[in-house]
Amino acid sequence: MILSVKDVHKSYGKEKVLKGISFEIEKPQIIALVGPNGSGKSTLLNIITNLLTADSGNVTVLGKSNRNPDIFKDISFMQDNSVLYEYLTGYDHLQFIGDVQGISRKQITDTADWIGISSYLNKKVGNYSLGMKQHLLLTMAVLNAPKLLILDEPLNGLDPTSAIRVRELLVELHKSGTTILLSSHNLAEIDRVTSTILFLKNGELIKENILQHENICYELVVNDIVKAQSVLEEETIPVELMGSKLRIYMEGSSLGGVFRILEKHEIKLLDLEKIVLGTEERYQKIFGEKGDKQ
Ligand SMILES: Nc1ncnc2c1ncn2[C@@H]1O[C@H](COP(=O)(O)OP(=O)(O)OP(=O)(O)O)[C@@H](O)[C@H]1O
Repeated sequence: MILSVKDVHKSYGKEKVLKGISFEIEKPQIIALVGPNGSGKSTLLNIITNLLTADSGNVTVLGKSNRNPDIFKDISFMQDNSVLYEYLTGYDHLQFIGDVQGISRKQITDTADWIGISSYLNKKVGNYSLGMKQHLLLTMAVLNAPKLLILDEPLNGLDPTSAIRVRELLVELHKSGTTILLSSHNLAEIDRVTSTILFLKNGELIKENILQHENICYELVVNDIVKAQSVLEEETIPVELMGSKLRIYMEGSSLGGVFRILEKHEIKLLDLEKIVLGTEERYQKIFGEKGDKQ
């Protein structure tokens, strides 16, 4: 087991931010934590990395409690750029981590080369752009070749070129066996990196298996759309009018069952298209158009 989060609760005063969060990561993968502003994503990531204490619940990383300092050999948390010192160079930051964790000079330069920051490594961080800072933070986070890498909004504020590069690096890290847990608002980017998404809503996680069902739907063109909508709804099949098409969310019902209902009511099927919902559409379906805090 790479990560186990069990029944984590956290309140700030009367505000209950996390109401019993549980999930497990069993094998190396990329998992995204998605939710509206203020839904508790940072709170949850800070609790997992023991920067914040939960009111109750348990977190274990590779079988050890997250309170055991030994876990930091195996996990890394990519912090935001407030942890950087403007008057130090990128190399100074990496060397500091190298000294603390016993990482060789060669490993530092190899990692910097791989991330692509070598050309500005000896410049002071005060002269870095936001994208350069994000790349340095990522290099700092992967220096110890972590088994679990946690990132809070790693694509935040990046221009498209930098965002693409960071995304590619995450995919490469995953291919080399690193498990990645990241939070993000950039849903289009998330879609390109992973389809495993934990949606945080009202302090609770929307379970993945429900989402996987909702991920696929069908759009039908029929000769009598009003009648088709009404007969399918009578059979409690979730449908939605999409212009001249009828969208059917499968949620446990089979396509064969839908065809039989239409046939029974003498409704002709003229066209059928399978739709895989992107993260953005799934997000809107769960949180509503605005995705405001609920
Ligand atoms: N130290 C704190 N004291 C009081 N309330 C806090 C504190 N930190 C967070 N909160 C509140 O907890 C809620 C969750 O905040 P959190 O930063 O975890 O959400 P988030 O999903 O990461 O938001 P965003 O996407 O905007 O970064 C918010 O309502 C926030 O105001």
